[in-house]
Order: sequence, then C-alpha cells, then structure tokens
Amino acid sequence: MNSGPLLSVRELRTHIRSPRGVVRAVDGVSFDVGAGESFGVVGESGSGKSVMARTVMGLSTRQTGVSGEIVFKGRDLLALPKSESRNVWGKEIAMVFQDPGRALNPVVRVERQLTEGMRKHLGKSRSEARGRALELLKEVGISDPERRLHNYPHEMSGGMRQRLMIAIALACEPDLLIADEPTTALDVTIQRQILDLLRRVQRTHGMSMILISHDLAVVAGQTDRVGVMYAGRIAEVGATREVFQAPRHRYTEALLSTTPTLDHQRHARFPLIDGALPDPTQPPPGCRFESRCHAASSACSSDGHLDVVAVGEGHLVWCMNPVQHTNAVPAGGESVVR
Ligand SMILES: Nc1ncnc2c1ncn2[C@@H]1O[C@H](COP(=O)(O)OP(=O)(O)OP(=O)(O)O)[C@@H](O)[C@H]1O
Repeated sequence: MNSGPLLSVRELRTHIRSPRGVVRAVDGVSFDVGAGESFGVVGESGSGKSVMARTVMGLSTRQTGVSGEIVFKGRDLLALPKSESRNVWGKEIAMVFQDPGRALNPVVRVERQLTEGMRKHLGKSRSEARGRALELLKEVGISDPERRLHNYPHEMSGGMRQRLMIAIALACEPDLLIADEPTTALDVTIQRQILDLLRRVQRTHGMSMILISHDLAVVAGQTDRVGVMYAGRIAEVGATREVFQAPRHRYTEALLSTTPTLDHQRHARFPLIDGALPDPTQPPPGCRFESRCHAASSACSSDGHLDVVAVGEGHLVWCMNPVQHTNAVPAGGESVVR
C-alpha cells in the first residue's frame, strides 16, 4: 500500500519546440498533492500553469519534450508503458478546462460524451452507463436530465456546459481532478456557482483537486495548499493560509501586496508588477525573478543551483534570501533543503 502523497511531481520539465525556439514552459517543477487535498496554482499569465496541468494530465503534443517524474499513487506515469498510463489519464485523473465550449465535442450528443469514458474505462453496459449519466447530471445541477442527454453542447448555456464538463470528469470516479481556470470563460454570476459545485463534488467524492486560477481570492477561499509559479518554476509552496498571510518569496509578496481586495474576497485579479517575465526560450541563470526583485543581490543571478529553503511545515521557498516576518519562524528554524 502506498502511503505517500497521491501525486508527487518531481523536476518536471515541459519544453515546447516552436518557431521562436524551444520554450521552456515548465522547467523543473516539484510539488505534492495529498489525498483529498485541494491544491491551488497561481502565477501571472505565461508562467506555465496550463502547460504544467496539461502535462500532468498526459496531454502533450509531438512538439513537446517532457522529463522528470509524475508519481501518481506510487507509479511514475512518465515511465509506465503507454497502454497503462492511458488507463490512468481520463479515468483516475480527470480535467475540467477553461472553455467548455472548446473542450466538448460539438457534434456529439451529451449522452455519448458522458457515457464514453464509463464504457471504455469501467466496462459499463450502455444502460448502466446511461443510468449513471442521469445521476451525474442531477448531481451537477442540470435539470431535466432525460431531455439533456439528447442535446448537443451548443444547446446549453456556458454555465450548463461547464456543469456537463464536471459531470464528464466525475464519470469514472477519478482520484484527482484538475481544474484549469474553470470559471474564467463564464459570467460573474455563474462563476461562484461553479466554484461551489467543484468544492462540493471534491468533498463528496473524496477527490484531490488541482485548481489553477488567476484569481487569488478564489484560491484563498478554495484551496488547502498553494504553489506559486513564476517563469516555468515554483517560487513558493505551502499551506494557502500561511503563504497568503506571510509570503516568503518576493514574487508572492508582490502579487499579494498589489492585490488590496484580497481580504474582501472580491476582484482579486492579477495585478501588474513592474517588469516582465523573462523570455521562456532563454531564461536567465539563477533566480528567474531576479530582474524584478527589489531585494536581489549579485549572488541571485549566478549560475549555481537555486536553494530550496524550508521555512515552515511543508512550506518551501525557492530563494536564497527569503522574506523575514517577525514571529514567523524561530531563529535557526529555516533549513536549506538542497
Ligand atoms: N503550443 C505552444 N507552443 C509554443 N509555446 C507555448 C505553447 N503553449 C504554451 N506556450 C508558452 O509556454 C509558456 C507557458 O504558457 P502557459 O499557457 O502554461 O501559461 P499560463 O501560466 O497558463 O498562462 P495563462 O494564465 O495566460 O493561461 C508561455 O510562454 C507560452 O507562450
């Protein structure tokens, strides 16, 4: 029996060949997600959140080179034969995308989109899968499910389509649900309902969730732990409350300090921080935030290995000079992990 975290991502790299060179979209990312845990991922546009999520979901293209480890329930998915990893992706790990209109097949009726996975992965008969599909539609709040089974996606509203995506994701009872900006494409009034639904199904099904969001307030309210991504790497990871109340990486600090409404859980969209992300085809040596960091020293741009400092229980920061808070950690309580 595997007693480690449900998901352990280690030194994950996803490099994409493109006309402008090799984009190092994900470039040495490590984090864990525990069973039943909700893990948030934040970071400004282009930091690599979506590429990381798609890689964990097994959605790499031919232009993509992936290395590192994605250890899920004790098995490294990148080292498994394709025939086995295919059974994990879509069944044990499922994904809800930003734009349900694009993620759903426009020419296939709801019934087939909902039952396909159950028939393929769980070996359910057509009528069993149909019965379960009706239950799932009810669970995600879609009324008149019998009629809905015959619909095409375009016959449903954006909010209903996202509910349908969630039902499809739940169909094979996954252990991990990845939600990549699941409400960005929706009206503000619907966003809250979808987030509440995700949180509810995560709890009732006892799943783990990776929730990617631009919206810091959403992540603050919905997740147990958070990873802050910057330029293809994790800058800081830890309990959401701790990271948001006492950030130790200056990138996290900058995000939070320029987001005054976070306390009120409103409109906490990503703020503008002076400067720009480095060119992902030619990232600088050393710390990638160095050029925008007010506390950087010459050592930060040196080509040495970037230290990971443990600043609290499960709280790691990729910085050689983390922010100090009074009362945060007793003197000598911090240690370099590697
Ligand atoms: N198919 C692709 N070909 C080339 N570059 C890509 C491709 N997909 C993503 N990238 C690049 O990889 C980097 C990371 O992109 P990604 O979409 O993961 O960022 P993100 O943090 O999810 O941003 P957003 O919040 O805007 O979705 C960016 O520099 C992006 O331009």
